[in-house]
Amino acid sequence: MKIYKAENYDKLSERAASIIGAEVVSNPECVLGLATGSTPVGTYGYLKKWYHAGLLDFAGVRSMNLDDYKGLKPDNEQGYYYFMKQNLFQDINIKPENTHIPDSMETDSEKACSDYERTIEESGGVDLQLLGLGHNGHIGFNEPGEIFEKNCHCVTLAASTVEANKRFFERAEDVPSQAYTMGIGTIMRAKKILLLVSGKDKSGILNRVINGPVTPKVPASILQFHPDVTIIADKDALSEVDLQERKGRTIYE
Ligand SMILES: N[C@@H]1[C@@H](O)[C@H](O)[C@@H](COP(=O)(O)O)O[C@@H]1O
Repeated sequence: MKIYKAENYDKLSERAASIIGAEVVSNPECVLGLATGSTPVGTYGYLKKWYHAGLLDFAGVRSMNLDDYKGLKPDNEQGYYYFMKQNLFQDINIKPENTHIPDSMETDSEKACSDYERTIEESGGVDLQLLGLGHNGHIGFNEPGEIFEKNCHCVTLAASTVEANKRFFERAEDVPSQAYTMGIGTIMRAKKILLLVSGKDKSGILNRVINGPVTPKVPASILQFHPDVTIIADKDALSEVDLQERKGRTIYE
């Protein structure tokens, strides 16, 4: 596990974009696993900037998003396809047919999830998976539970997740209660993983992710077992994290 300490959110974003940019340059047909939420917005800002500066080319890149709400139309402004279009896709030259996200309009959950899992497999698998962290330790929409879900599945969102995400909706009742998400197994099959964490409010949970026991009660703790995981966190997010030397851990200032 590599842990980068970033001075602030902007430095975190720049560092994350440089890792994604390096992937795109070294493998122009790479499969990027992308994430929504507020944390990666700055990273997408740098990718757009470097694309416009002629440093990055996304013509051959394919993308797989982590998750989406069930039942929101693709043009719904709270849907994750809309989010990706607004924050990244419309400003770079990725081909729309190369961008993938679970089918939020598919009412048959099993079909939506098995179709998406197949799409990922047929792409050859995710080369670099970008992740944010939920306050309860969730990644994608894998909420704390009794088991690590292997594949894409339909989840009922935890009350705390609905609460955290209601800021994007007009009314709390508008937050969908269910979502489709890559499973923990789907995420762990990515060749490389990049987890971004910003803000003091995530510090306690980040400490459990990095130092706590690996448990489905803190879904992101499974990342301790991934052979190629990089965490970029700002000073605030690291304020409660024990960063003592450990086997297999490298810390970059
Ligand atoms: N499904 C998304 C996650 O993929 C994201 O990581 C999390 C944290 O979001 P934020 O970065 O806004 O704190 O929120 C949502 O629940």
